[in-house]
Amino acid sequence: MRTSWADSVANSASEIAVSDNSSVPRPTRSTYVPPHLRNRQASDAPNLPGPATERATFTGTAGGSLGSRWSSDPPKPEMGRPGPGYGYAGAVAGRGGSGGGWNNRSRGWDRREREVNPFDDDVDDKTDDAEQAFSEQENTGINFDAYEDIPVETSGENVPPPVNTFAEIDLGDLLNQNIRRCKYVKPTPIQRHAIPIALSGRDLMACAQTGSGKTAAFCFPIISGIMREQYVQRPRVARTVYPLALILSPTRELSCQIHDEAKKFSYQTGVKVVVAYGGAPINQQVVIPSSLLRELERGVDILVATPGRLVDLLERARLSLQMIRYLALDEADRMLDMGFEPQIRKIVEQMDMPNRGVRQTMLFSATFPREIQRLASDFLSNYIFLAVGRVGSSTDLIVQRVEFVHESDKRSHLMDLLHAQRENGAHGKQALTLVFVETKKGADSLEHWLCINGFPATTIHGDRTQQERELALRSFKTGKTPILVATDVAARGLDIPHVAHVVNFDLPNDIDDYVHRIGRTGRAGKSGLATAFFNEGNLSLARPLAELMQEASQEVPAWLTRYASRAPYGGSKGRRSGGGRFGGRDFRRESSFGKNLDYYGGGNSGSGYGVPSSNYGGGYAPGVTSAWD
Ligand SMILES: Nc1ncnc2c1ncn2[C@@H]1O[C@H](COP(=O)(O)OP(=O)(O)OP(=O)(O)O)[C@@H](O)[C@H]1O
Repeated sequence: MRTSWADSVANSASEIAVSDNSSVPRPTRSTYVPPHLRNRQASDAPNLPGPATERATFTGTAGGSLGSRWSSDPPKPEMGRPGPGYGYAGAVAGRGGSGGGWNNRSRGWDRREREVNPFDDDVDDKTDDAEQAFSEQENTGINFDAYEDIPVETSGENVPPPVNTFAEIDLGDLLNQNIRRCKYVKPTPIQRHAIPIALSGRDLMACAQTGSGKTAAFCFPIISGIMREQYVQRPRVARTVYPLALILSPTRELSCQIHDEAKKFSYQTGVKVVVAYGGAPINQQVVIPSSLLRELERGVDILVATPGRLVDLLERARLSLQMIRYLALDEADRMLDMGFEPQIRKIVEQMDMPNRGVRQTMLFSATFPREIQRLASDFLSNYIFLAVGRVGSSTDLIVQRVEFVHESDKRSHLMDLLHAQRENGAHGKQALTLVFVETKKGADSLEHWLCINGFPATTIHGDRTQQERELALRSFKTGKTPILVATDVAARGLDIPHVAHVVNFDLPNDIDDYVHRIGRTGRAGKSGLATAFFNEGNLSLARPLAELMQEASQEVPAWLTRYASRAPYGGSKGRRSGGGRFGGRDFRRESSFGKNLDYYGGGNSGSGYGVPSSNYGGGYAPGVTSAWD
């Protein structure tokens, strides 16, 4: 019998206990290494290719004689952050530097701060009650081995081979320890392939199914690269900070989630992660929260941000991108979609970020429409295209159902589903259900209706304040309000454990949005259920939906097949990358693609942004405001 990946987590727990308590030598004062040099010693530096060696154009890399101490001793947990003399300033002084200045604390820990143990949060988050309910609801049959047979395609020059274990990739002791703390026993397929590529310094366009571990796939190489690098001298300009890595995502919640993950992965490594989200709508006065400014002043290596807030910081010269070595776009196709592309182009091409080929750029998503791939290639240099699983397809772990429901019957139909679910749930508890609707008003109205009908619900959408959004998410995660009514703002990236059911109360116009929405369940090897209410208003989605379901080995109702055969191909208008077959999804391989300029509204238009034409299935019906931040 094969042992599943998730099952082996239990075995790893005992390994963690052993490795945490046993032979890890504790540092003494005399042998203490400053945080930014903690992992370096010439004697045991591995001979690994890495961005530092590949991209030599960065200046300020000092101290070659110090080498790289890769198998490091973590500081004693009870020590918290070391005091003066252990931090950055001390190290600079020791190397003949001057100390002082805005950025000097960026790689060291100030005595007054203690690094909060991010692994405690998980425990705090769960009440015993909720925990028990969830573990009882939890899907059995978790099987990461299901991913083993997944088709993988790479294209590009000299693709580094994949690895099978984390041990094969030398990420450094401290990062490895955090990986064990996260209970990641072995890399997911996207991690197996993407991490060696990223560690070799190559640009990457990576596509893998929802919930398959893409966050770690770009975070590990970035953190490891920053740990591995020699001391990087950053400019000293008052009030301006110089991060080394930038991770962009489309929503505040997703940025916060990536930040939380990155904090776990970088715990006690000395790599400092800060999140900046929000940002002023156009024509409104920019108010950057003082808490964010204070946080930045304490130093930042990796900045996780939404584009709006990042532009605020850049325009106010509180931040410079001059030292960026790593740029990662999560949900990259959304980041380069109509709503965001001008902002992203401004950030990447019109500010002070190093050019492509100098910085390392990584783009990740579960969907990568061809015309977006083409836009994205502007930001990449000699990149590798990696597709794990069928590009833009949903995972087989999600059971998909489509029901024909007239607009006027949707509420009562939803009620039936929720009643049935409650009856089947553990102790009559409602399983976590995420209900997607098209508009913010629609979300509020459905939430109200559910509440007055005895189903505790909350909402998340763009008209709610950040505090309300955070509260709603928390209340949903803990099971206090087990129904979350959401617009597309919650469609991408959010990793909420135990979401049992995703209901597409209103179907999106774009099949890729559907893929991301249903991907909020069936994550990390667990199974999930997705129900869609389909009616005459969704005809353009009939064909791509039927195809997608077929690809994912789902039962397609006969009525949907009939609609699909009659309907024009909508819901993605030629955007789909691969269109139902695996292989050849790298747009560079499709020789005819570049000639078909219809997708681009005339190719590279005068705007320079390649703004898609009106036949571009951007995902929003006319007059519907974007739900994105
Ligand atoms: N190697 C691993 N072993 C076990 N669990 C993992 C591993 N890597 C990631 N996970 C877990 O899998 C879940 C999904 O990961 P993640 O959120 O990165 O998925 P994703 O591919 O980015 O999904 P999406 O496309 O929806 O953004 C997370 O809870 C994460 O902690």
